[in-house]
Amino acid sequence: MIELNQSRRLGSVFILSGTAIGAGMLALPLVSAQVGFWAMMGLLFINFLVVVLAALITLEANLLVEPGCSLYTMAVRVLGRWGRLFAILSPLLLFYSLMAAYLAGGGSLVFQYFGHSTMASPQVCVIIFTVFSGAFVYFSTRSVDLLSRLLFSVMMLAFAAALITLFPAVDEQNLVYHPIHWEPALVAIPVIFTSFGFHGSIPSIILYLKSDTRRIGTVLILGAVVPLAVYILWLLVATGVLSDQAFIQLSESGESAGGLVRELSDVVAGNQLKLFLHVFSDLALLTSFLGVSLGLFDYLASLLQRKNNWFGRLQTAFVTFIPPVIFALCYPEGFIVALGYASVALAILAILLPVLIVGKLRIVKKHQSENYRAPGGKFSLILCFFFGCLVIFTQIMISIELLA
Ligand SMILES: N[C@@H](Cc1ccccc1)C(=O)O
Repeated sequence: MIELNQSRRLGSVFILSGTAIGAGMLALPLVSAQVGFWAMMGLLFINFLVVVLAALITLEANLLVEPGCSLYTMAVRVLGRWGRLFAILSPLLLFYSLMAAYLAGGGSLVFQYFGHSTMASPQVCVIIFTVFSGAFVYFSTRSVDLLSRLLFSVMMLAFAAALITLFPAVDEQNLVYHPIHWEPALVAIPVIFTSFGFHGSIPSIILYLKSDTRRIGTVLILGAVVPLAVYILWLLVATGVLSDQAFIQLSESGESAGGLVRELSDVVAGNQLKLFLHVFSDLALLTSFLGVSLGLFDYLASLLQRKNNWFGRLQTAFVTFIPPVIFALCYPEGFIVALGYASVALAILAILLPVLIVGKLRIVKKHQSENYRAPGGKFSLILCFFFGCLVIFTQIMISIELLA
């Protein structure tokens, strides 16, 4: 029993950090270049703290309402009609905008590989990426599960190899930067916040570890510590190796993920690094894409009550993939833009709803959890709520072009 629990806990940490480490990570160096390395470290840490607190608050809410129940159930039971509305809309917005980001980023990577030799346009590359990776989702959940375990392990190996190769080329000069401007720092918050996102899977993890409730908190914390460590190392080499000039060119070219990989591989001679970076960044995108499109696929299948036969799955696949493909085709440079929108939905789903649920249960209904109580009392609820509002406010300011 103890061993089974241990293996499940480890597996759960893998699932959470695997979901978190994804496309957002490729966007981090691009925002870090504008904010400066040390300010970025501070922002990473604040985001990490809020993400962990929000996860623990979600845990408290979930255990109070019914262990393992969905966000939808929690919201409907505790918050009523308004809760229902937000619990339906926020996952849809989150999933669609993440998919759009992955397709734009994935298309840009495919373009790097085949664009020049086959003369395929970036648009065609987006479609190639969708058809190949979407096929797994269409076939079965099991195929996605097995494939993502394999891909995540290979990704971590490639990441370690790329780090070791790039480390000697880090120039400290690139890390000591500039006065901190508050505007880019504010703009960076939604992207960093999204890069830590894994909250959709919390109910499934609670269900999986049900016999071991006391340890779920630790698992959630570790699920965020792993991405934090990976992001710090990644930013250290990516911002340390590339000069400001390189980053300026990169943001002007609008190539996002693929461009970053090319610039980094140009710094250190030798094809090995190129290979490691490609494997790593392609897999980061692919693993997140698989996880998120699976989530959206299942969510839409139940929302629209499509059957689980080939025709039903085909219909679900269409509603899953067509809208984000259209976005990615219309805005090939929309990688970071789409991640920003995902942050609004994530702030609602991962912070605001759980905080409101726990707040109502604790204060209004004077409900006491025997099993678990998130740390920090009222203070952590208020801090998280404030941060969630800040993410949404910032994103709205960016959308109406009051912040750039
Ligand atoms: N953290 C993921 C995005 C994500 C957010 C929320 C839930 C699931 C995934 C990424 O960086 O790509």
